[in-house]
Formats: sequence, structure tokens, C-alpha cells
Amino acid sequence: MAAQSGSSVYDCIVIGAGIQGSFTAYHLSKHKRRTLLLEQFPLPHSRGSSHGQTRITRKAYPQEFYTKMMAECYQLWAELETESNTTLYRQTGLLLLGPEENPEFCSTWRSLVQNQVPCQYLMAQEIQQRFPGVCLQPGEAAFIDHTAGVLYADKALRAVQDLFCHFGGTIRDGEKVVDIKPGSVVTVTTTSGIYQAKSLVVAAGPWTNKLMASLGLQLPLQTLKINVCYWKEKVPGSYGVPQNFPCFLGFHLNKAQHHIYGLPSKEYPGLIKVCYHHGNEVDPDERDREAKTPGLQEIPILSDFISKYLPGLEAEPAVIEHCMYTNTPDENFILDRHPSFQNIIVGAGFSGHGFKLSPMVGKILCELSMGKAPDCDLQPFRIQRFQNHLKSAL
Ligand SMILES: Cc1cc2nc3c(=O)[nH]c(=O)nc-3n(C[C@H](O)[C@H](O)[C@H](O)COP(=O)(O)OP(=O)(O)OC[C@H]3O[C@@H](n4cnc5c(N)ncnc54)[C@H](O)[C@@H]3O)c2cc1C
Ligand SMILES: O=C(O)[C@@H]1CCCC=N1
Repeated sequence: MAAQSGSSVYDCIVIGAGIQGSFTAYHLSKHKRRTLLLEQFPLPHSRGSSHGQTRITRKAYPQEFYTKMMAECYQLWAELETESNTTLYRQTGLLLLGPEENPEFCSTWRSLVQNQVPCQYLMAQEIQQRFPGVCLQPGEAAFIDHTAGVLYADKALRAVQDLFCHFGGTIRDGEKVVDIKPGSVVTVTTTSGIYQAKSLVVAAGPWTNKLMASLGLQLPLQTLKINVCYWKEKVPGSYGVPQNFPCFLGFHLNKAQHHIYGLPSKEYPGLIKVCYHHGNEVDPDERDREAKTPGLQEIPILSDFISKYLPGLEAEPAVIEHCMYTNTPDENFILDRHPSFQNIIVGAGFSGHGFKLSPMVGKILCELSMGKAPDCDLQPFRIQRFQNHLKSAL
């Protein structure tokens, strides 16, 4: 395979057509940069982290930097809806539930108030009146982020990719990147070709460290298999959007070690999605193999939660699908340049909460690859914060 001639060197190659790589490519092509988006699987696919019909969007975060970033994300999502002439967001509100004194619960409330996000603290009686399908225990409280809602994930991913092509970008799917040679011009070898670009963005989700190996870096990433569980309403429609049932996020309720979250019924009639915000570590290429050792058993945790907190649902999952998280130790993203190669940018570690923020993630990765300094403070997203965890792969 011969490399392309000098005249066909791209401005940027983006590896990975999940939501983060696709949004990066979209912003690059809007800036008139000649961009190639490479994806290992034929599109659309369900082997990574960006598939499925829905994701939660919210401004409610304990870290104010996410609450602030979300302000621009809402504008960019609206812009995408206009450009694609597609509805991608439905406002439902998000009900946040937690022990009254839980530090994360309290700092999330503070972040909403300090940033003047429309929100409301609810008394126990109000919760019962407004959400009769939700039963809190004594000492637990709730508040609503009114800005929150559902993003239509599959539709959004498709809209971003279609617009990228419309603005002049090229997607090559079914082409796995097998080698990266750094340099002032980066050379990328796939299973079917060799391409060159002035800069490279790696947005490979759970496969990030497999690609980083050829670039001498191993990031502290944990890839988790997530069971996406759907539960049947005992009375059809009782947890639906028409009944004003919101998305919800529970902070360590029922002594659960991780968050439990849910969305009103949408994907499957009569079923609502309720998931555990953690899973078992897995090699992304072997996601569907039977685990060799028994790990976290989250379905019984969810069943117990549902019987106590959402008693209008049957306490056995009706459908289970799969997805993957790529977690960093602090669950904040990695948005940075490769420490040794300034024209190679990494976007990774979205830790199960990156979809809503993808318009800003894409903008930041695009700016970094164009050699511009993003407006937003990148300190929380620097690779350097893991100095003690970094492994050289050389
Ligand atoms: C069950 C579940 C629920 C979630 N809920 C929410 C939510 O409610 N709200 C929210 O904001 N976020 C949520 N998230 C998180 C969000 O979906 C992810 O953060 C986001 O999709 C990550 O996107 P990505 O582009 O980084 O990864 P991916 O979507 O995995 O994209 C990476 C792509 O790179 C490709 N690739 C990898 N290696 C190569 C290679 N060598 N050559 C070519 N291509 C390659 C892969 O095939 C893949 O398509 C959820 C995630 C899951 C799994
Ligand atoms: O990011 C989100 O909003 C969801 C819900 C909380 C856990 C992860 N994803």
C-alpha cells in the first residue's frame, strides 16, 4: 500500500466515529479543514459507547465546570437540530434523589443554584404528589434540574455524521487503524489504506489504549461492560413522558456504591430504562464473552432498588442490552495533546457521561488540532493529572 501523495495530505484525521470523534470531525469540516474520519466498523454499529436511542442531558453536576460547559452545549445541540432539521432533544427535567447530607448531592444542588439554572428543591409531600411512582426513604431528599431531558442518541450521531459529509468531510468506515507513525505529517495505516495528515485526533473510546500503544503511552483507562436494563411498567404508561415522568439520577440510594439512573419509557413501549452506573472490566474486542471470574452483580442491586423506590415497575429486567464505558480514575475526561507529539490530540475517558457534552468536546478537540487555545479551562482534562498512573508503552 502506498501512502497518498503530498497534495492529498489531510488537515486532520480523526480516528473513531463515535459521538466524540464525529463531533470533532463536524467542527473541523465547518472550519473548512480537509478531514478524514476513520471507523473500524461499518456504520451504524453497536459495539462501542455511542449507540442506543437515548441519553440523559442535564446541567446538574457537582463540578461547576461541567455545569458551565453545558450552557454552550445546549446552544450547540439546538444548532444541530436546526442544521439537520431533526428533533434531537426532549425536555423532561431530571429528578435528583439522594440522602439529604450526601456531599455530591449537596454540591450538585449548589452548582445549579450558583449558576442560576432553573431548579427546585422538593419536600417529601411534594415528591409524593408529583411523582407517585417514586418512593423515597426517610432522610432522603430530591430536587429537579428543569433544563434536563432526553437526547435522541442514534439520531444525533447520524445527524452529526451527515452534516460532516455535507460540509465536505470524508468518512471511511469498516477500516480499522492498525498503525500510527508520528511526525510533522502523521501517517495512519488502516486495514485498507495509508493516509497522511498534519494533525491527528484519537477518539477511539474503549480502544484508546490499544491505539496509544504504538504512540508510547498507556493512559489510566478502565473499560467497563454496562448492562442496559429495561423494566416493565405494571400499569402501561405510568412512567412515561406524557405522565410527566422525568429522567432521574439517584446518588448512592439503598446503600448502592454507584449511581442508579433512569429515563422515561421511550425505546420500547411499556419499558423504562434503569441502569447501574458501573460494570465489569472487559476487553472491548471480547465484550460478549462470558466473564471468566464472577464480578459485580448489579442486576440484583437494581431489582432491589426498583422494588423499593419504583414499585410500579416489575422487579425483573424485561430487556438487557450492552454498551461500554471508558473510565478515568476521577471520572473526568481526557482532552489533551499527546505529551510527546503536539499534533496528536486525545479525547478519551468519557466515563459514562460524555454524550451530552460531546458538542463542546468536539469543539475543544477541533481547536486543539488546529493549534488554537480553547476558551474553556482544560486543567481538569489534562493527561498530566495522572502523572503517577502513566505507563510508557515503548
Ligand atoms: C449504557 C450507557 C449509558 C450512557 N448514558 C449517558 C447519558 O445518559 N448521558 C451522557 O451524557 N452520556 C451517557 N453515556 C456516555 C456516552 O454515551 C459516552 O461517553 C460516549 O458515547 C463516548 O463516545 P466515544 O466517541 O468516546 O466512544 P465510542 O462511541 O466508543 O466511539 C469510539 C469509536 O472509535 C472506533 N475505533 C476504535 N478503535 C478504532 C480503530 N483502531 N480504527 C478505527 N476506529 C476505531 C470504535 O469502533 C468506535 O466507533 C452512556 C454510555 C453508556 C454505555
Ligand atoms: O450522564 C448522565 O447523565 C447519565 C446519568 C448518570 C450516570 C451516567 N450517565
